[in-house]
Amino acid sequence: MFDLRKIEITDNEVLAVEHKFGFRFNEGQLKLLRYWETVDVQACPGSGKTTTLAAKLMLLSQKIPPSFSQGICIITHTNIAVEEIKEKLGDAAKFFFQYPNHFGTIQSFVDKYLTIPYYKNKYKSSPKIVEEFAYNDIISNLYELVVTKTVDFLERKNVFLGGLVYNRHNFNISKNLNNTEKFDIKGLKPDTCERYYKKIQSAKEKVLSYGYMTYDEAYSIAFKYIREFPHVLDAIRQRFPMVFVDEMQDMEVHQSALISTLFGQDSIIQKIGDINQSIFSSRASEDQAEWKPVINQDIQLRISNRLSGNIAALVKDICCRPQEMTGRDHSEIKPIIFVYETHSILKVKDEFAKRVIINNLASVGDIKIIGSRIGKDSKLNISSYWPEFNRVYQKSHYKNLNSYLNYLEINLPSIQNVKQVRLTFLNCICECLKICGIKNPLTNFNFTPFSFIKYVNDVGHPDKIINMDLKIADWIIKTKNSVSIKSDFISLIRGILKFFGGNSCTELEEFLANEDIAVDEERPEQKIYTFVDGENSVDIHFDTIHGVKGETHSATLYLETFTRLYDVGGKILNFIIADNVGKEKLRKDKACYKKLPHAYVALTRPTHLLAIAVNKERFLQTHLEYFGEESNGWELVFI
Ligand SMILES: Nc1ncnc2c1ncn2[C@@H]1O[C@H](COP(=O)(O)OP(=O)(O)OP(=O)(O)O)[C@@H](O)[C@H]1O
Repeated sequence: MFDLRKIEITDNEVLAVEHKFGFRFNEGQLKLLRYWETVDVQACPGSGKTTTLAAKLMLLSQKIPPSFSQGICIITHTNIAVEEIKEKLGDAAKFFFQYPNHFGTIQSFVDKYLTIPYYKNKYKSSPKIVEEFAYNDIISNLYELVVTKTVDFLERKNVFLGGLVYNRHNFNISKNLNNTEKFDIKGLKPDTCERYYKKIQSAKEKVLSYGYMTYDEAYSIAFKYIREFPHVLDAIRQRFPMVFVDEMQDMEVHQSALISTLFGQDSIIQKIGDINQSIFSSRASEDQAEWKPVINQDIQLRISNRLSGNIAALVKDICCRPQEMTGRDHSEIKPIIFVYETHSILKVKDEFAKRVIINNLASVGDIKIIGSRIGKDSKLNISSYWPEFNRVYQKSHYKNLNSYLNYLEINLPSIQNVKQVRLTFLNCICECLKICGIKNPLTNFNFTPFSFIKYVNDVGHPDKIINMDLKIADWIIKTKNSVSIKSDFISLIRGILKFFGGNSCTELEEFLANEDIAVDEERPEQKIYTFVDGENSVDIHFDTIHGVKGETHSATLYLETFTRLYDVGGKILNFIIADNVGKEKLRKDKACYKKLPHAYVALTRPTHLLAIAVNKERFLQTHLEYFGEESNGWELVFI
């Protein structure tokens, strides 16, 4: 019988794969390619995690005989990772997308093998797994709930209905998926609390019976399935004797817990990741599982095929858990610290571009300028360095109420979807709030249609949304019949301003009264800055740090931005100049600890040139002394 653990890979087979990839595998990679037992692989940046996994799968697909009836399971955290591996696999990818194999995200695995089958069996229909905002809209608009006044009461007690989830442990309703306790309301007697719990339970049950659940709740259902029918585990383990998990560091608590529950002692499970590059979670940090790999010293990837030796040496400790990392050959180019003054910020990209040209790097690989914060606000963000940066395509923008209404009047006959009309009205409302300087009090950001609905549901009352939806329905009919809705809309705006305790302003009055039809041009995506210097030119991509995770560049400039604090000047430079004891202390500083993974991902992208930009106001004497000292390995450039 074919035994996965006994697969042998010959030198010639390795050679053939090396030929496809165009390079020789290093010792660590070769060991991993030939290892078929359960293992956690902690791998440093650029060590070839994705590449080695793809190579291993390629070899595996050639070894598995047609008679083998079991499947190989490959789980990633994101679809981007699926695509990346698929691309590297080339023709061999087909094999893993075919029955009985599974190749996809953890969410797709859970939905396909647990949540959907359980739901279909119980409710005899297919579920609709939706994101939190959509779920909140659905449950908040349930008419039955509104009349019970429960929502109203809960909101006064700061309990957000859309945030209450079936927990994964016992399917009680909790404030967090990972809790075991039922949610409670501070200051209420247990009996009264139980009464409200029952009402919410019946509402959530109804919503579930209509088919709706959040992505997180799909996991709670999966766990419920396993509790009620433990033999499902046998079936899954039997089907998938070998499992590969990529991006293990990004798995959240419930995802890691499910992976551990699903695959048992007899499964071969190889988890690959880098604990220091865990930047994915957009939620509170406690939801992020800290993957604690069980280190097998023999099977680790410690050589970066990306970073030059001097970059690797300088950045290897700028992380939460220092690890061994050896770079490729030594490069002559020292990493640079660009210290700019507020008035010279726009020159930063050009000075970086000049270095790219001097070092002939444009033809070597991508050139990127990256930072943590995007946005058009006054806080330091990527656009502060290049105002034309526009990460996403921006639709046309109507200059006043009349232009919005005119758009609707002209287009209404051809608009099929009421949602689109609602969105236009919501955009107009958000625009009015922005003009009056009214921001979301919870985040201090301008409202978007989504955050507006969520806030009004959360802090206000769902009745308000229902009333607004009724008005919108009425306006659609009126607009179709050429009856003006302008005054109705203006009174709605005044009501909303009152709700937020805000006042109108001259600019808003002009926006509401102006009769001209005027539309700002749509703004296409603008992510590439072209620097031209005489006969030389270089294209530089601007992006977020999230956006370049997993990428390799020939030159990377990491920009200082502001999110709660200045990342580079506020924390990272202090961390770089600290000795080992100082670094350990700084790792205990929560704010610093949180900034480290972003910095680490940013600093470990380039093969040749690494640069950091910081404002002179935050470049302290201690920084000057450290980075000015040649033997510390950096070049200091004032702009
Ligand atoms: N043995 C090798 N020799 C030369 N180049 C290699 C080797 N292994 C991988 N590479 C190259 O190194 C680069 C980084 O590889 P890969 O993207 O697989 O690393 P990674 O560990 O997934 O990166 P990250 O940590 O950023 O996610 C790629 O350009 C890849 O082609």
